[in-house]
Amino acid sequence: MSPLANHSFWKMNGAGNEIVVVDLRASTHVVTATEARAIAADERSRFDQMMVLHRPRTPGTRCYIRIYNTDGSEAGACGNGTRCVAWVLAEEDGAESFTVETVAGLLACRRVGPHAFSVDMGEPRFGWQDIPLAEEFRDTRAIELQIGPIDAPVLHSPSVVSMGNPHAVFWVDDPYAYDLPKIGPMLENHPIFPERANISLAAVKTRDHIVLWVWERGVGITRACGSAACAVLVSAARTKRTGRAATVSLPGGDLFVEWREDNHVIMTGPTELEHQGTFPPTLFATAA
Ligand SMILES: N[C@@H](CCC[C@H](N)C(=O)O)C(=O)O
Repeated sequence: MSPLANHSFWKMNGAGNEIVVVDLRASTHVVTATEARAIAADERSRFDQMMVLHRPRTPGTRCYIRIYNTDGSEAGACGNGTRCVAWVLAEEDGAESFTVETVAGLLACRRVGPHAFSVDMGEPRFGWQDIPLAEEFRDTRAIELQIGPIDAPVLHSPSVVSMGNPHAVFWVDDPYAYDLPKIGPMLENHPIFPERANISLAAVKTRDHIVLWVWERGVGITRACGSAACAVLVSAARTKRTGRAATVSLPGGDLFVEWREDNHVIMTGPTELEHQGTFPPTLFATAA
């Protein structure tokens, strides 16, 4: 029987991004891809990302977090999920600021309201091997990639950046004018992205306001993606489309992102607890 049977979880959302938080700090169990898919398939615990807390690896941090996508793959970053974890930790002992760790590094979290948190998402990386891309591009402000007819591409010239996970940003006038559910999987799995990529369609409305629609790697369309909001702001500022801070509006709500002069990207937004529950043992009858 899986150690997850009858284990408790929090079903939350961060600006509409569906998040499940599971605390395994008292266990050595590492969730398998099969278990993650079984949890995601259940209506009460469905998630875009599941954030699994493990005991800390680095002194001074509250926990080590593994991040799972709906398809059971693991991700290096999840901004909305990290805010949800921050809420759980803050409720635990009333701490207003603390640090957590993911495979991408240490993330400082700070409570800025009863249900709002800021997360230091770290430094963006632009090297083609860091994103990663399959081949060298010297200038990742716009790489050569297009879909559609060669003389009339539907989408072309994305900015690419790693925020601990790979992002491609296509600049458009209206994100919702595109069939992202159809285009997203093609771009996510394009051979230029050896580890696949999160795909953003972004419209710069003013120097401090961006409208964003995201196809997430390993998930599909989501109502918000925090690391994508960071990737888009950094890419917009780098190409002089905006300044270094902006509100990013997604279908599920607004996130505020600032690319500080010390190169760290700070993302601020809401968290919401939907319900708490326990995993029915039947979920794991076939999952190993
Ligand atoms: N929703 C997340 C990003 C989730 C990870 C992504 N699907 C990946 O595989 O990289 C966020 O809020 O950042």
